[in-house]
Amino acid sequence: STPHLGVVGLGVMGRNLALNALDAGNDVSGTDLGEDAVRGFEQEAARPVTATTDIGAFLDALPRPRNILVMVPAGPPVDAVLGTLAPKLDEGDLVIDGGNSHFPDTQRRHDEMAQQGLHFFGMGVSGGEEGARLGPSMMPGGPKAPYARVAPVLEGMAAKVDGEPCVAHLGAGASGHYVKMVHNGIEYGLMQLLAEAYDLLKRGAGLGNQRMGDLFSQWNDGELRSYLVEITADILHHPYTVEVDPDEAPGDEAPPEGMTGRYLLDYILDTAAQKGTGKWTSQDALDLGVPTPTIDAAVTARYLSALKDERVAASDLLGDPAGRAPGDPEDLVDALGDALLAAFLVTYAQGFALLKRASDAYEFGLDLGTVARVWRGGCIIRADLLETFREAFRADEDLPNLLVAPVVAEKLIGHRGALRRAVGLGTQAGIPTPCLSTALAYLDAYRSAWLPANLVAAQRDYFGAHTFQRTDQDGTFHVQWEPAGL
Ligand SMILES: O=C(O)[C@H](O)[C@@H](O)[C@H](O)[C@H](O)COP(=O)(O)O
Repeated sequence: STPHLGVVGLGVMGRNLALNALDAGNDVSGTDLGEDAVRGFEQEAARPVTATTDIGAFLDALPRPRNILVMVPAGPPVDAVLGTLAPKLDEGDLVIDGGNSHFPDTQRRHDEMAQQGLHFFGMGVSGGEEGARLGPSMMPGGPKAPYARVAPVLEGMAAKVDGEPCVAHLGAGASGHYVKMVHNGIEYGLMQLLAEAYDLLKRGAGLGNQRMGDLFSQWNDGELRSYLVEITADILHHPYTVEVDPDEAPGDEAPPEGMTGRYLLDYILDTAAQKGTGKWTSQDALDLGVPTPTIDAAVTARYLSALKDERVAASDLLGDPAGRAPGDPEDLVDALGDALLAAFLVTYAQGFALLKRASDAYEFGLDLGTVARVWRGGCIIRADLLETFREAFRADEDLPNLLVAPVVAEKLIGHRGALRRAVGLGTQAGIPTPCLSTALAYLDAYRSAWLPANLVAAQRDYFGAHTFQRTDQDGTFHVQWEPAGL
């Protein structure tokens, strides 16, 4: 019989995934509290579907055992839906939460549903509304047995790279949402790196939007080929429009008098919001003791951007630091493409290092090569580099860090000089580059056989008798530090 998927929550993502599943040849039923959402789905469906606000009718329409995808905002709405659904479900039914849920919640729900004999997955879905409609990247985690049941449905819906679907059962428990969380942490890092490159080109080298957009599309033809570099080029080239009407094709509307040659980006307020996944990534990295400084800096950069009024006031008092980079602006332009590649490599490496540690700590049983495969298409951080990472993990699944994979190390050695130049020129120009700088510092620290932590160890022992280890004797030591008699 034709696989049948039930979708709860027919907002943009839920509706698009339901239509995608329908296009992929599955039978689909949908339910939502909102009549409009239900009607909208029904009208857009290419084939007859069960679409109802009546949860009972929805459940009756699904063959047993049921496969149900829940697409509602993360947090209390998910618990509300599960609270309504669970008592009405039968042993062996499967519920998949496809929202951006926080992994501890997913673990709790997984355990609660298991007690009721119900299967539960947390599944990361990436690619935005267009990805959901045409082919997202999906990151399911949870009990393996019921996955086989929905695998054909998800594989039919997923983005394809070289004919391979960008979905796979990633691991146990809340592994799916954990992998999606880290995906978003990396997403934050890459977006901030692109923003810093834009700032260096704009204020550091004095380039205009057209030229900057051309540069990003040029980089997108090379090793940096990726969704975020591609959309950054589009955004820089987007002409000024009074209102962004989603139904109108970009650039349809002639710019008003005197605005010809202007760009929308220059009229967007410089504050970036966030819904939490990046912050969660940094929080758990700190808890697990995994350094992810570039991801952390990206989260912080959004908080700093939100302090718009304070920044304006501080700029009046302290003076705005940014100016032209010293020397020929083309030197900065030439360095930036390579600098971005090095910083991208370092940011992905931090994310994968966190996944490695979390997989051990939470017994997810992740295969990082499979994660790289699933991120090759459909998702926001999709890039040609993911194929390189997949090969790296295939060559050595116990790789401690992507930075030391021969195929990655070779690229880093070839591009790190440009990163150092870009950071140096940015610093001299007074342009803040928190992510480019932390990427460079992380790379330098990670490949430093010696670091000045011996002094930190001594300071801790000096004021707190916290002991230290020695290089010339085994054991831990504490000494009575004498004041230097100042
Ligand atoms: O992979 C994706 O499709 C996106 O990451 C998606 O999940 C969403 O756009 C983020 O939640 C944005 O996160 P912020 O609002 O925190 O930037």
